[in-house]
Amino acid sequence: MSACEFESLEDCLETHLPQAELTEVKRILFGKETKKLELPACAVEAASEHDFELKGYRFEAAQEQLRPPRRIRVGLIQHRIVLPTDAPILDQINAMHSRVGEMVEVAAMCGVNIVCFQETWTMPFAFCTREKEPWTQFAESAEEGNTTRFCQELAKKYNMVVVSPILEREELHDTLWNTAVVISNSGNVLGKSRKNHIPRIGDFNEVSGQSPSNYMIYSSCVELGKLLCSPYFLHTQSTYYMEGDTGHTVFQTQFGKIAVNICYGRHHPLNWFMYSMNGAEIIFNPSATVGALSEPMWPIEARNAAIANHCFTCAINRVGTEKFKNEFTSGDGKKAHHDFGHFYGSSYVAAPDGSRTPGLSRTRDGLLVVEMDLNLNRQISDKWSFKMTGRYAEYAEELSKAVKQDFKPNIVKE
Ligand SMILES: NC(=O)NCCC(=O)O
Repeated sequence: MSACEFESLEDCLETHLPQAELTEVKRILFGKETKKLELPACAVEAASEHDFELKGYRFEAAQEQLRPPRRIRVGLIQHRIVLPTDAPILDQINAMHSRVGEMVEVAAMCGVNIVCFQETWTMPFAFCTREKEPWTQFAESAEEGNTTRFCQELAKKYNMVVVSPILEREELHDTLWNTAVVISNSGNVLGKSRKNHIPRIGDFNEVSGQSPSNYMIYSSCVELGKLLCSPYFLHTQSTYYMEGDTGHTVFQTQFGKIAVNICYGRHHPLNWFMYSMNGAEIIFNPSATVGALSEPMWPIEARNAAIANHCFTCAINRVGTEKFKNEFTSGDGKKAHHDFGHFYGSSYVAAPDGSRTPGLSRTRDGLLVVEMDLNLNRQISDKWSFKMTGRYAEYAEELSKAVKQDFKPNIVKE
């Protein structure tokens, strides 16, 4: 069986394990069981009619005496590209709008308050090709672009916060960014969060023109002052889009404080940590990643971030295999190829108590609806106290030394 035919780990366990073992395996693998969420029949019917998977779960928190529950619902949407990668660009974007639009309608039927889409959801993940054309034409203004306008309509219509990760074109300087636009349920653009870690791994070579010493350049740039950190300076380093400059912004929405840690940022524990230090209660991780590269890491990283930071995390990955007309190589001595491999979906939500929902399918479009009581964050923080016991001042002091050129590791030798 090929990787793209394997439906999901959970399905495999359900099919093959006897009930008693299954319960234990699930407890150990997934933590405290997340209860199934009853979803309206009209939503179930619509999902089946539109041929996507619909799953619902809920995380519970203890009833408190002084605070009412803060129950909200998030929706995670994963999907494949709709048209071939060489179809006219506007047709591709419109087809994606219409696909995701029908999925958001079902999310609304399920009472979703905050919906998040996958990384650069309006386009194929074309950065692997290293070609600029026609892919940069998918970039749009975060504030004024058609995709943002489309999401604003959805947000107003369904009273839903929409997190829309796109390829952003900042028109003033024609600078490109990989950006999540956060649209309030009022329909206003609340702000944006730009991808702040950019991969240089295998076909995920999103900075192929960039020198490997970018980190050193960036660090010295910080040392030299903000002037040199302007996009004009860094622009010379980057091929597709710039390393984000929006810091670890948290967005206060009507339904809770949210942050967006885009794809490759999930490998960086300090990245999650900083969003959480700014008060994020839910951190979304819109991603695009393939099986051969990252699948064993996928169930661990966002889940660990939820545990370590006393918050909820939502990991979203696209599905399918995207084929490109021109062959490309990965700079690893292997043959040139037309595709990236299989994007394995498997979107899921993790809670601060270490439990997690089962993932969506590895092969199908899907909507995961998850109800959570945000009171759980503080309850788990009071129990485990990672924030209280962390030695942040000490780490900060040591880290500020460790990033310096003249750093000497603290190693005792005989
Ligand atoms: N989109 C993206 O940053 N992918 C990098 C590969 C990974 O982080 O799994």
